[in-house]
Amino acid sequence: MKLTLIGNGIMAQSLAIGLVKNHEVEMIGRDINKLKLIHEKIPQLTIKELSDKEDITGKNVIFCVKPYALESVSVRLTGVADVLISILAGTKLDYLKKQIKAKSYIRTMPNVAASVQNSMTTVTGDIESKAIALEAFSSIGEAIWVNNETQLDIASAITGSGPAFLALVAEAIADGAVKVGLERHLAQHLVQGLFSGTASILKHTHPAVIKDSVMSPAGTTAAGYAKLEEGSVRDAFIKAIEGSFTKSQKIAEK
Ligand SMILES: NC(=O)C1=CN([C@@H]2O[C@H](COP(=O)(O)OP(=O)(O)OC[C@H]3O[C@@H](n4cnc5c(N)ncnc54)[C@H](OP(=O)(O)O)[C@@H]3O)[C@@H](O)[C@H]2O)C=CC1
Ligand SMILES: O=C(O)[C@@H]1CCC=N1
Repeated sequence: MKLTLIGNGIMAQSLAIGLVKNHEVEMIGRDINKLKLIHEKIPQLTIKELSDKEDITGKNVIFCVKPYALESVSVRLTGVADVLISILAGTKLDYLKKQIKAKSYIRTMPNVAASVQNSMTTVTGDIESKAIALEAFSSIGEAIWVNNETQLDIASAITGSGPAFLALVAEAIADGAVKVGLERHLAQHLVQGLFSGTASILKHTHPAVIKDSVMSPAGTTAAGYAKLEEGSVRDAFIKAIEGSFTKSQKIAEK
């Protein structure tokens, strides 16, 4: 399958690294010098400078610019794409349909782990392009079809924004270890192992069961856990997901 990425930022590059393994991939961006540098890193890519009348007729486009740049890029596109796949947070299918002409439309939410082919991606939109979209995004990790755009916006809070939320946890745990005397490099290494080990268990065990299996009566975990509850960490994470989802809905309101 031939795919055209429009945009050449963090996500476009992350997607490209995985997609080139199984697809013919073209990347279109406004800055040819940036594209040349990307081409040095990913030589299988075809690169193209965005023209003022960029013809997308017959292409499978993956649209990878920031939501605020949608209009300034879409005015430069002509023709009718076969499928328009957007990775833009919040931006609704109805709005995309007004901005870019295509035979069918898909919204997806990959995450930054696409760069290591381990993205958890959600997908929704026109059913006729479901197979193409799932096939493309399966090559950069796991791709899951969700029923509607509300579900996609909630999923975006978990998997799109989630790496930043978990990175905060990782950094804070290391900071705590440094505070009580561990060297930074060792704290960092331990946190890496903690995340990968816990992720392996989480695949087949409910979080509450993991917590109960670790927490001994009057033990060290219970003492640390109580501090998390004092700091309203659970409440903060619930609000983080809600805040992120609400922001997606606000992006949609333009
Ligand atoms: N970062 C993440 O973890 C995730 C991001 N997303 C979504 O992915 C999209 C891209 O995000 P990300 O890759 O992080 O952003 P970046 O800022 O890294 O990339 C944005 C790209 O858009 C291009 N661009 C911006 N304005 C224009 C313009 N007026 N004309 C032409 N090109 C333009 C930029 O070009 P140039 O390089 O020349 O500036 C750049 O290539 C966003 O919509 C975001 O919601 C989705 C999932 C996860
Ligand atoms: O912060 C953002 O808007 C994008 C969407 C998900 C991750 N980054």
